[in-house]
Amino acid sequence: MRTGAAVEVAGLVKRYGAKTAVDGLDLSVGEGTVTAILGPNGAGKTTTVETCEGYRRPDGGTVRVLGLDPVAQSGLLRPRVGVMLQSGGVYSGARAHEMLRHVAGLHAHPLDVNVLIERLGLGGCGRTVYRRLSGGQQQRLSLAMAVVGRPELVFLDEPTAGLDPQARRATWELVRELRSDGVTVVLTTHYMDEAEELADDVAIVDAGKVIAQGAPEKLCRGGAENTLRFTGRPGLDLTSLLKALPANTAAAELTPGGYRLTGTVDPQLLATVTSWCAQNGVLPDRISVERRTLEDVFLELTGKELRS
Ligand SMILES: Nc1ncnc2c1ncn2[C@@H]1O[C@H](COP(=O)(O)OP(=O)(O)OP(=O)(O)O)[C@@H](O)[C@H]1O
Repeated sequence: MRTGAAVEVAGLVKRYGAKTAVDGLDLSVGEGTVTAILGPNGAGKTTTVETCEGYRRPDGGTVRVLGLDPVAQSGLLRPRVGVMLQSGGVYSGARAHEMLRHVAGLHAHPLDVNVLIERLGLGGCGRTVYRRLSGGQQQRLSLAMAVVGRPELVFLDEPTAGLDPQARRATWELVRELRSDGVTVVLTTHYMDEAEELADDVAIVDAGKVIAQGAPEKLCRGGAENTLRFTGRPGLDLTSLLKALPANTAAAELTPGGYRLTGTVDPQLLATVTSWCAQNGVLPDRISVERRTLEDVFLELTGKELRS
């Protein structure tokens, strides 16, 4: 992995009339990494990405993409950056393969178009005009157009939204290949498993700001607690168990004989619980440690209520 920043966003502000969509957002994307931008509906993800792509002019702050200003230096940037928009961004009367070949022809060293068509399962829709393609085919064609020019950096806005599982896997595979070829990938997604699978770095955006950024494992490890569950005979004396455990541990009997401990679940805590069980003649049928998932972290940080 290389080290510099492919994208540097500092204090970005973007308003639509009275609505502040992006509100002082800071984001740094390392070269050659895959960064996933997560956030509730309306958090400002698309606006941020579109500003990085040069489609929107910031109202405040600075944006640098491959060291360039995406609005003032768009001519220099366009050939080096691939873009997959949420809305497709493709002329609706164009035939699928013609369009892809046309885009390939604009670049000095494009990927092999036929291979890409095969990879993304677009073989059967070559003569179909864009507006008559299925939603999933449109998505895959937009992805193909974003990558065919061998860009240094690709922005993918919800690349797998609405795709079937096969197309989703094919898209993930392509993203992994881009990464191993040293391409920087910035994607937005609502799928936590996608971020966990693909991303070196995750940025969680809420109300126009990045509220957490880091490797998925790091985000899941840090902060709040993990859970240990065990089953034993009903009615165990949890007050006695808690006396043996660190002060930040909580215990509950959720169902008769089904216990849940939350707190700093580490090897020491597990050892203390099993030793307490031994001292009290309890043989747990089952004992398990549950780590927080990215979805848990996301919901903890952004809350559970629906966004308008
Ligand atoms: N062209 C526009 N004109 C007016 N308001 C807009 C426009 N585009 C976006 N907004 C508003 O700006 C806010 C941020 O929108 P944005 O599309 O950037 O969010 P998002 O995080 O990508 O959301 P989603 O997950 O739903 O795609 C929202 O409140 C949205 O309604």
